[in-house]
Amino acid sequence: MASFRSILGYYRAYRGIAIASIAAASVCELVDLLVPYAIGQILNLLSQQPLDPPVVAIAHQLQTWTGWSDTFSAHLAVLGSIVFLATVVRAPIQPWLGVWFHWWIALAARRDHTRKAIEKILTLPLEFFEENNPGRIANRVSKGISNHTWSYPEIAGQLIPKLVRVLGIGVIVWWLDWPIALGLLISFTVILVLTLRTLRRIIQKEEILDSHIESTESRTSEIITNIKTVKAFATEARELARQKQRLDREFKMVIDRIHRGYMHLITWQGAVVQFCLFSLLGFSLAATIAGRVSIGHFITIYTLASMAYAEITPLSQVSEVFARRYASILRFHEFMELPPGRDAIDLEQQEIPSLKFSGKVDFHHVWFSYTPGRPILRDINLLIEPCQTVALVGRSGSGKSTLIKLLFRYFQPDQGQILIDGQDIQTLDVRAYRRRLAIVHQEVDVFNGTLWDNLTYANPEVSADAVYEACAIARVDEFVHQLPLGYRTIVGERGLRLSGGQRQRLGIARALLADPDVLIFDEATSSLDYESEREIQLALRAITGTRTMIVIAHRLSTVRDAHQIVVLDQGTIREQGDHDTLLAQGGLYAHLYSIQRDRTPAASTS
Ligand SMILES: Nc1ncnc2c1ncn2[C@@H]1O[C@H](COP(=O)(O)OP(=O)(O)OP(=O)(O)O)[C@@H](O)[C@H]1O
Repeated sequence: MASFRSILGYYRAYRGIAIASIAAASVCELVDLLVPYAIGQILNLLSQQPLDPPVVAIAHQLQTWTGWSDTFSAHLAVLGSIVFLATVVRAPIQPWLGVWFHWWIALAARRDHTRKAIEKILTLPLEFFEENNPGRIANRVSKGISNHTWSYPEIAGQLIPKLVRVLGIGVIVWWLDWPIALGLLISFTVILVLTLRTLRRIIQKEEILDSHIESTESRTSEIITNIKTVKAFATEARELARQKQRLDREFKMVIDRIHRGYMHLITWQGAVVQFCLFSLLGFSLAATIAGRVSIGHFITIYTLASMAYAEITPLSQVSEVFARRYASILRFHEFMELPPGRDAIDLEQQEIPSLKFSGKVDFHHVWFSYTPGRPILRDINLLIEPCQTVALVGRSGSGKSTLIKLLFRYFQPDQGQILIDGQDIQTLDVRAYRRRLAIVHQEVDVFNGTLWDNLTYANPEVSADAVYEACAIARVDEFVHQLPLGYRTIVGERGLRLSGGQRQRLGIARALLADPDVLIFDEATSSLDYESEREIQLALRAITGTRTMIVIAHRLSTVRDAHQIVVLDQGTIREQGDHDTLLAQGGLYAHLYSIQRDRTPAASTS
């Protein structure tokens, strides 16, 4: 469970430097307080009132060292030097002792934790991404890190040093006249607490507003994503009206509850601060007239008190902003504390053992369920001989993709084993093992980059000839000439958008270039037109028998040539054999095949 400790832990690597820089910033704030004190003492000197013993002692020491006989000048020199040091000397040093390190730490921590967040993303189990929207995950990480980055300099450079400054003011005023200091500290604390309580109420309203804004923004992004459907059903006006209603509700809330709340806060806070300052003026004046404090101390007290009250607004603002960011920072830490998937690889591992298989795959009494008690695969026994082509067919939801997920070790069987060349896949180095597999999904992922980069994603070292050969098999070469820069054309998010069929051809070529021992096609040709699909089927015949191939297909006409066709039904293997055997059996396969043959023009003509 993420907590305030997790937030502190974010800066653990920089603990020493953080403590030193916060201490330095606090000392600078205290040094600044010497100015009103020295000015007060100068006033005393000019009005021939007694000076404080420390000032007298330092001036005396100065006179002893220098042999200076003029006491007035010695006192003036000491006080002038204090002012000079506390202003002219401090001003250029302070940013390098404070601001420089505060931002250095914030930015260095951002670099470290962004890397850790990427590590986390790469090691989380696949089901996390199936359950969570990518936009939300990215937003949670980036918002958490940016809020950390902005908050650190504010807390380390403002909140803590300013609190030390106020405490320092309290101590100095206490030394000069404790009853006034007591009044100052009590009034300061009361105003600060009341301000924070008011701010908490406003923040609660802001949180409600944030959730309204989030749903408005999420609807806007849905409109963008589904713009084709919006236009096709001509619902633009309805969408606009709904968004307008939401925006009006947000505006009303901002003005009536939040903005008005801030206005009330500023109003009473200003009035109370000025009243306290005025009362303090009265008390310190009375003490001066009574002879309890000197004129110099009177000036010092009044100036320091004004400085303390002036800190209420920045202190409360920094606290308020941090409180507002707190929830999103905690959400980031909760994300970072998620346990890695069981299949998570060791990202630090440099040496990856090299594996090579003949491609014999054996599912041995495999049981699997996503949720306990609801088995998706039941007692699967399937032996795939090296270089065989096996088709997995069956109704939607029968467990075909799940079987492949288990083969990739994204999940672990509840019971049973999956063996490759007789070795349990769980015992193998996961990265080395996965490198011997390749899959072409129905939806092929395209990274922002050139077509060439995308083709060689799994194997950047591959030779140009191998790329051309794979592209010829997958029919990529047929469309590459139409691209403006051929293989160097930028494709993907910020480049040229490939059609569904082109993406699938790219996916097939990419998988071939990984030179796997087991090649899996998960509905890989479903976006292609019948003619292209047929051509790719023919081209893939060239590699049939060179490696094990597992093909998931709904269009049964595409897997007629497979050595084995495995019919899955509700998580069990219902039938198994080649096309002719299964047709002759007259079971589920024959039933599905006959339905498709009657409905599919290509199949009926083939
Ligand atoms: N991450 C998951 N969590 C829970 N249940 C899941 C998950 N993924 C799949 N399922 C369920 O497991 C069952 C089998 O799904 P699977 O995707 O393996 O079927 P399939 O045969 O590949 O289907 P299709 O042909 O439609 O792709 C389905 O009932 C599905 O709802």
